[in-house]
Amino acid sequence: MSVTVSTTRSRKPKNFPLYRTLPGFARDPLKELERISRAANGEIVRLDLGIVRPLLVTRPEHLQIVLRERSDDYARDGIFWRPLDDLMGIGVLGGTSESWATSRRVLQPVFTARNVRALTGRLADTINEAVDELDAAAQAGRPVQASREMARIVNQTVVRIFFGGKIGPAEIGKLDPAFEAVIASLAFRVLLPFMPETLMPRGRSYRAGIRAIDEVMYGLVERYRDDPGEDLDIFTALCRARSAEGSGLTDKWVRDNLVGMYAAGTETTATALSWLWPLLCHHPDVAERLYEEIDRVVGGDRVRPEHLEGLTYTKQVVQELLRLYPVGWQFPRVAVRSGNIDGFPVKKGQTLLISPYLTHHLESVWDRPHEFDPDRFAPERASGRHRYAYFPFGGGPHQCVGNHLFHIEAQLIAASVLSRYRPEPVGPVPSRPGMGRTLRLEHELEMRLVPVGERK
Ligand code: HEM
Repeated sequence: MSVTVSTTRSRKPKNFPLYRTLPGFARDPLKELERISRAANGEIVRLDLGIVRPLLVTRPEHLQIVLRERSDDYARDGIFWRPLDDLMGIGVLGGTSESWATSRRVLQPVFTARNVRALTGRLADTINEAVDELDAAAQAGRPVQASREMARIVNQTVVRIFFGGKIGPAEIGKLDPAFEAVIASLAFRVLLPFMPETLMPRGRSYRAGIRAIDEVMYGLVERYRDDPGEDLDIFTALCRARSAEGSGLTDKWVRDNLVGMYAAGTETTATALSWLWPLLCHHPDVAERLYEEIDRVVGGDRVRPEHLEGLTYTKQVVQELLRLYPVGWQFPRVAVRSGNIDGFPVKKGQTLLISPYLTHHLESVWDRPHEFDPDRFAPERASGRHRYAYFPFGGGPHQCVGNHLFHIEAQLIAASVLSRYRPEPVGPVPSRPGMGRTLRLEHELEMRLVPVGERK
């Protein structure tokens, strides 16, 4: 679809009033947003949600303006982001635009494709070890839970590449439940931004979680800050970072960035990978092609960095999975000044709802958008697509720094598990996402992992 974006003609956004949308939002908020997005068909529309009246922006040409071309006019701020302030502090996911810029300047080079490749050997070893722990259940024919196992494997992996050997089991044991408690309560904070702190659901476990995270993180900073060594882990890179003037950055800065990246990198990756299993159960044809590739490339080996190059269909499956279920499904912006997008007026202070989930499901942008078809990402079909037709990792100055890391992790985890086991569902297989801060499975998937070779 090619669209001319005008800055002169004036257009009025269609309004979706609360009395029309409320019943739908009460039944299934995500479905209601999908309905509105379909009705808007790429035009900018206004949602009247009572206390906020965001503009819904879904067309790739408009997204390019908001996220990249005029990103200074549309800030990552507002009631959807403020609940994260306590947790993220002055790191890359919080603070002011100046503190963000310092963090971004330091972090971007740490996560380049080249640097991430240097971590791939360590990633593969940690993933293989975490996948070994599935063997007892697989041999006994005992079902496992897809999301829970993905979270375990991803957490073990992220801890290793973030902290190398610097963190001990007791600290890890403290960190995991603390993040779980904080993330569970963030959903309430995002949905109830006006609720006083004392009445906030799960407020006590949230505060206890933050205290536990601080104890572990500041403890690590104290032990290693002055002598972090030469290891390739992310914590070492943060300890060695210098400001633009050449001085070291504060302990709080190191803590806030570690926390921000840990929070941004674990739940998203684990949730995305939990979608692999229901998709394979629902699409046996895709599953067979994937198994064929993994058997051919990895076979009976333990997965290694050298296998990545041959795992091209695996990569397409992961890309298409993130098209259907972009787990960071919405990330709003707030207009810093009044202006217009393609003739639609935008007032200073107005919230803009940006959602890869909605854009990825637009019929004007994607052919058969609800079908799972990894061949969309075959190189010959992907060329010519608008940059913002597919944006699970955002775009512009705030584009996700974990993009390469996610892809390598995802391919290695899929290949490590599937070179050894085939999933067989036990009970219902989820097909709709549940709406929260990320796009999770609507319910857990119980599956048996049948050792390769034992399959009928
Ligand atoms: C499936 C996996 C992931 C998804 C879908 C995802 C999605 C996103 C999205 C949509 C944004 C942009 C937010 C915005 O513009 O407002 C973002 C930013 C970010 N992501 Fe990710 N992410 C993933 C994995 C990771 C990983 C593994 C890391 C780090 C280890 C990471 C670190 C970050 C950081 C630090 C930012 C903020 C960048 C900035 O504001 O400059 N993400 N991510």
